[in-house]
Amino acid sequence: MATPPMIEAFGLWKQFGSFLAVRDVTFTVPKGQVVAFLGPNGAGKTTTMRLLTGFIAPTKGQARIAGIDVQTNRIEAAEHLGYLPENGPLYLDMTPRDLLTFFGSVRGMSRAQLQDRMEAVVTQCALSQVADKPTGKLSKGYKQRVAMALALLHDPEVLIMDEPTSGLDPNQIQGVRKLIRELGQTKTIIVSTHILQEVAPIAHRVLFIHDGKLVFDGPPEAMTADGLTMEEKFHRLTAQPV
Ligand SMILES: Nc1ncnc2c1ncn2[C@@H]1O[C@H](COP(=O)(O)OP(=O)(O)OP(=O)(O)O)[C@@H](O)[C@H]1O
Repeated sequence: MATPPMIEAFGLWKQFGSFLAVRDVTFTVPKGQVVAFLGPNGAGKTTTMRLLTGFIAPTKGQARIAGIDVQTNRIEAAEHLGYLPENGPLYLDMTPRDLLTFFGSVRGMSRAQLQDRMEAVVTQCALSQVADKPTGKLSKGYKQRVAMALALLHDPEVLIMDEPTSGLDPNQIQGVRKLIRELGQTKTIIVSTHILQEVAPIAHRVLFIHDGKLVFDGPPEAMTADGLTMEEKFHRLTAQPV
């Protein structure tokens, strides 16, 4: 039997006033694939991700996570989904452990379940040394790991991560990349990034968005297949308005 797609976008459009931020975006991601979302600033990556999570409604089109419509059945779809927003909101006075407890209770997890998952994500995201410190006192890299732990708490099969390495130093970037690679062994992932060098080591596939449209869909190697560097291909894909 064919692997069912875990993420599906069908003819997604999003208009803000008279501005079209996402234009007819269609793709599916099979189980276990790690996809990098590339594109210049303002291309529509975040908007597309927010449409996929059900946080905003499309002007037209449909998105599904694990086969579930994110608009008509948002809560059920959210059970399969972990979302890491860019600069995700964190309650900075709370410790990572408090935050995980709070989010776990909001999700209706039992004490035993929560304890179990708490230990798992604290280990997975290498938070044990800081789990009882106020989140506001942590470095940006650790804050990002806390946000990641929150997204992973309910052990979702699908992860959508918006620029998880932005603003981190090279060591922190390496740590987050390693974590994404590990997660990619068991989960279906979309991760947006501006860092071209990070695409090949983490992703099986690139979806490139420009002016709200999908302008490239293929493996990272195909970005450089015509003898261009990643940077040259990026430039070429964005040289013309769509
Ligand atoms: N709520 C909104 N109201 C009006 N315009 C918006 C809104 N959200 C996004 N936009 C616009 O839609 C376009 C796409 O934005 P989006 O954040 O999706 O791009 P992006 O590819 O994620 O960019 P970046 O890489 O800078 O994060 C931008 O021009 C942005 O200003």
